[in-house]
Amino acid sequence: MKIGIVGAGMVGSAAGYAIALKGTASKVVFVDYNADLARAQAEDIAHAVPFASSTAVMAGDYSDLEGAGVVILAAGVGQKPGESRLELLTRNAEVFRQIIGKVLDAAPDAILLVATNPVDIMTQIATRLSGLPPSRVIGSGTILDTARFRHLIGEHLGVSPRSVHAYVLGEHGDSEVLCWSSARAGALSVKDFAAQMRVPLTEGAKARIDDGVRNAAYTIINGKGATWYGIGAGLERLVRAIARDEQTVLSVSIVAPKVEGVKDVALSIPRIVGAQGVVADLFPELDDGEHEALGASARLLKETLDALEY
Ligand SMILES: NC(=O)C1=CN([C@@H]2O[C@H](COP(=O)(O)OP(=O)(O)OC[C@H]3O[C@@H](n4cnc5c(N)ncnc54)[C@H](O)[C@@H]3O)[C@@H](O)[C@H]2O)C=CC1
Ligand SMILES: CC(=O)C(=O)O
Repeated sequence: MKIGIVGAGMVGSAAGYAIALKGTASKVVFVDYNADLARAQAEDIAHAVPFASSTAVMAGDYSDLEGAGVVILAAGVGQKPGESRLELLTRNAEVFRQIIGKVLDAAPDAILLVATNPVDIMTQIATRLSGLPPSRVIGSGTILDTARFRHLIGEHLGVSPRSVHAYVLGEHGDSEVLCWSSARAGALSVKDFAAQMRVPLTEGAKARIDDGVRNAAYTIINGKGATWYGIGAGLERLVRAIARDEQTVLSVSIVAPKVEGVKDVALSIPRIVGAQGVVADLFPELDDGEHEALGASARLLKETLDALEY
């Protein structure tokens, strides 16, 4: 499958690098209004390919996206230290107004994968601007927050994060909801697993993990200016689920008809992803506090979108 990546900065290039190393796609095409940057990223990544796969990596114009099965949208500005994702909205909505039409002119059958922040609202904007069905406009949503949650639970329990099944729901942002009530390690609840491993999951431990997940981006941005490896791997995982028609459960963001009473809102819940995009939504069992927090997250996203004139 040919993959387009619009936005050849840190996130776009990390996604392209992960795709090329894993050989997930036959071809990757970078497009950026900084054409020199797109060319440089493509050339640098192409030099990694002989060690790993046979993915062809190039830079081009929008017309070179023709035939792409997936186009990743990673163009736009990122957060400065202390800035929230929602503060990027006006600037990045303008970027999407400039690029979505050009992407669809070249690749009308592509599934759009949105990474640009604030990713849930940008997914909703991309859905409106493209006129595509919501199942084909997928925001990376909380795929990264879920990875951070699994990493920190795994670290606490002394078990591989691949054996941790736990999800972050709602906004990819400050109002996200860590779903503790259904979190499992192997076949056990994380609470029972922790007790058997003699590493009790106290309220203090849970608060530390919550803080580590919710504030990861702020901490990393303070240290190195941006985040890219985690989301790059997450985008590769999504491309793989689509390219191989995996029917894999991933926490991603699409416009849903109703979540916790809020109509037409894009946020993350676990969803099945395959060649057609999102094929099913899976609403996990939540406790009262999680229901309330997911409703608050949905309302915040909807109100923020409604306040934007576009
Ligand atoms: N969804 C997620 O989990 C994550 C999302 N992000 C978001 O991804 C976005 C990109 O972040 P970075 O790659 O770090 O930024 P970056 O500044 O390194 O790259 C952005 C690229 O977009 C290009 N661009 C801007 N406007 C354009 C236009 N109109 N047409 C074509 N290209 C255009 C720029 O030339 C630049 O190369 C940000 O919004 C950031 O917040 C970042 C990390 C995680
Ligand atoms: C920047 C961002 O959205 C993240 O690393 O979560």
